[in-house]
Amino acid sequence: MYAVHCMNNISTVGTDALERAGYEFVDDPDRADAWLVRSANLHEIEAPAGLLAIARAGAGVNNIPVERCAQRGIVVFNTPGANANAVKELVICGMLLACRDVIGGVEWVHEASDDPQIAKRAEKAKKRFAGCELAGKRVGVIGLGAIGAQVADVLIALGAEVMGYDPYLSINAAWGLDRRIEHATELSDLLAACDFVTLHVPATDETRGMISSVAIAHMKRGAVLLNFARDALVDEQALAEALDDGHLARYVTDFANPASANMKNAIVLPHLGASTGEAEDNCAVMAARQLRDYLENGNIANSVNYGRVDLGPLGEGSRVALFHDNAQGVIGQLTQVLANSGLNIENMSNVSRGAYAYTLVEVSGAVSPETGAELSALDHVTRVRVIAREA
Ligand SMILES: NC(=O)c1ccc[n+]([C@@H]2O[C@H](COP(=O)([O-])OP(=O)(O)OC[C@H]3O[C@@H](n4cnc5c(N)ncnc54)[C@H](O)[C@@H]3O)[C@@H](O)[C@H]2O)c1
Ligand SMILES: O=C(O)CC[C@@H](O)C(=O)O
Repeated sequence: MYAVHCMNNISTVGTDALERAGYEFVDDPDRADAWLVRSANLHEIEAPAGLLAIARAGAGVNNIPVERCAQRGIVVFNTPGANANAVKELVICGMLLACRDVIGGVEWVHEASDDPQIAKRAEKAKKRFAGCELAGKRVGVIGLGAIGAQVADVLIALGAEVMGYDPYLSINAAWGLDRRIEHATELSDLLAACDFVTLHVPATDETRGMISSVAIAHMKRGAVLLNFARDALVDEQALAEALDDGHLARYVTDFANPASANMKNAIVLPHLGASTGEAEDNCAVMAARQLRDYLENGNIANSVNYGRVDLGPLGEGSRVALFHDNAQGVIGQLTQVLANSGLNIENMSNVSRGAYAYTLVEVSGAVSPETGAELSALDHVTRVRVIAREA
């Protein structure tokens, strides 16, 4: 059976499911067939030669060297949408904390707690903490994926006007959006029009620093920026200046770092977006299920470096999983080797993503180590797995 190493604490509903299926949890990452991870930074860690998969119990994969993994035939999974509700609730909480100075008010009460005149004093002090309502405000949602779409729905229910920007939205996702979301085709239009702007995009080469000094200059004076996506999306130096000079009223972020923790008018949380029992369970269960389906059947669902393949559960035969360059002639060579070995192809699926391709073949009989070695030696082939039912 397979060995798994946890790089972070993973909810036991996920790890128990793997244990019940006979998986062994190992302390040594080098002995593992698969890693389960949350936010641990894997960029500086060399994956062992035998590592087959990394499952991220969460959405963002900027802590994982996804491309390097693809070069070695290591499948990287995430769990899309599994923690979206938890993040949505905290984003709305963050917006409400930015509307009135709730935190200042709570601190004031705490400091005055021994004063018998506190009730009278509170009535005088409260004007310092007064603010505005979300209803009637225009809120810009950047990224309308699992989290952004849910945030937009709640904001509409609260009476806000929502403007959305997401040039990469799939047609299916667009069909699911509330028709009342105003469509911004340019980021600068959204920034200029909104009282609140909330970020829900992944940290990629394209999005890093998207809230630059130029972007901030487009924003309304007194606007609020919320960042529950990743700190790398924001030029924090430019943001600190905008908060200092009052161009922006508040920054609410889930990413505590030396810059954000010392910003004036910032509400900074310790990466709590996905920290609910429900979200942790959802992510762990989904990660464990995807890992099992890949390790035991060769199927791939929700990978960020390989396309979707689903041949269903492994039957009586065996499967050959081939990781290869997205190059001409590989499938021809593969079928030739299988035919020469007397193996009949029962089912097959091939999918490519960019430069990388994955082919899963179900064959009638057992695949010998010699056939496996012959496949591994083919041009453009990175990795070969033979999957068979355990005796
Ligand atoms: N604070 C937390 O604990 C927490 C939890 C979950 C996710 N996140 C972060 O939030 C991000 C979004 O999560 P999600 O579950 O909604 O992911 P998702 O993949 O469902 O949605 C991301 C959306 O961003 C869009 N997008 C990509 N590039 C864009 C660009 N340049 N401009 C505008 N839109 C763009 C995509 O088209 C997609 O619709 C994650 O990548 C992660 O970094 C944080
Ligand atoms: O695992 C966590 O606590 C955070 C996860 C979150 O940042 C994500 O991208 O899903």
